[in-house]
Amino acid sequence: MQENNAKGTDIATLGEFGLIKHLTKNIKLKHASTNVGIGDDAAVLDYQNKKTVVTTDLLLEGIHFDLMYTPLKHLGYKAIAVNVSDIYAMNALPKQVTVSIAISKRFTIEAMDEFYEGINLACETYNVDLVGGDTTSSLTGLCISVTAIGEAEADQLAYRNGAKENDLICVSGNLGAAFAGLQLLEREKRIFDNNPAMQPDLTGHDYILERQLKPEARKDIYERLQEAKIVPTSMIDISDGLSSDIMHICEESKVGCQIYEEKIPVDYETHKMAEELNMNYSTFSLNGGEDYELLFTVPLDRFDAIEKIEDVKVIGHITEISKGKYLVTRDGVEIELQAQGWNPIEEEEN
Ligand SMILES: Nc1ncnc2c1ncn2[C@@H]1O[C@H](COP(=O)(O)OP(=O)(O)O)[C@@H](O)[C@H]1O
Ligand SMILES: Cc1ncc(C[n+]2csc(CCOP(=O)(O)OP(=O)(O)O)c2C)c(N)n1
Ligand SMILES: [Mg+2]
Repeated sequence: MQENNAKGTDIATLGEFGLIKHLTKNIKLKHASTNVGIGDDAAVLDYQNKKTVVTTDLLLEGIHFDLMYTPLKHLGYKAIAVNVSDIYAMNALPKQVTVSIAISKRFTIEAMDEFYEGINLACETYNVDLVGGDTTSSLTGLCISVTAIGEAEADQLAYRNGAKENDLICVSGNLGAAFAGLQLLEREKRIFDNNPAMQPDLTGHDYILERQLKPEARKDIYERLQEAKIVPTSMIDISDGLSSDIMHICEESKVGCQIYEEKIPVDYETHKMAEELNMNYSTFSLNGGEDYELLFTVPLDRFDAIEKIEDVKVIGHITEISKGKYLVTRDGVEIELQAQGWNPIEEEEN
């Protein structure tokens, strides 16, 4: 058995069950709907009269994240945030998560502690119980699978298929920042790979780095919508990019859309990064992905209520299906939208 070394303690010193106990020993359950959490063959949940909402997402090293520049604590946080984001996108409230991991020999107990610090912090932030998971080994790379479970009253759920002609298309926050952060990290990685003596220069880019490495799910927007008694006619969270994700809404709802490029919110740092890389910032905001902002539609007569919600912008409207799905550029030219969002399977094939 290997003992402590300069890098940390070999997981073999604890074994699988020891590691699970070590990582989960301090978990305290928060919700009445969690009857049984970690420790038995399955968790037991009780949602009584509410609808149960379930979502899962997989994060793979090399495909979804690069450990060269991703701190494990941030990665743990992000794995939870991107999953609870899907629950908010149903206009539901996340309550439980499960976390499954496959780890290779190069991970130490200390590394896993760091990863779980991020998991636990996100569970506090989003007020969810960690109720189970699975731990196994991997030959190469780290795999993370998170499932999030939430609740909503049946009439509160927002599906992708409810958008109607003349509805307003709304988006929270700003778009393209996570992609801008990724471009910066990849650039600095290439420089470092060519010359390991070079120190990465990340100054002045804090916001886009945070958007890539530690994204937040829009719990606050879910709450503002509840307070304003707005149930979106449709909603999705932007993971693959605005163009791709509005197209999901349009296709499911059998409608068209008109989006105005000048109305798409983009942060100053995203503009700056696009400029530095000689790229069009609209490419970032339309196709970048990993924004985890909420994209939703509301009836036209809710305009006043929407306008009062801070950090939500109207970027266009829903049209009838025969009108197609269009972006109106800053010059007033109409361009048919294309789903050019991030697609790992296509990326692999290219
Ligand atoms: N391998 C799979 N088996 C079954 N259902 C899947 C699989 N992959 C994705 N889905 C389902 O397809 C739908 C769209 O998935 P996805 O594009 O990943 O959505 P999101 O961007 O919200 O994660 C979801 O309902 C998801 O549960
Ligand atoms: C090393 C690395 N490659 C690529 C990306 C970009 N990236 C990772 S996930 C993602 C979008 C969403 O991923 P997906 O698996 O499609 O999630 P889902 O739509 O199912 O929520 C993007 C753009 C990244 N952050 N890091
Ligand atoms: Mg998915």
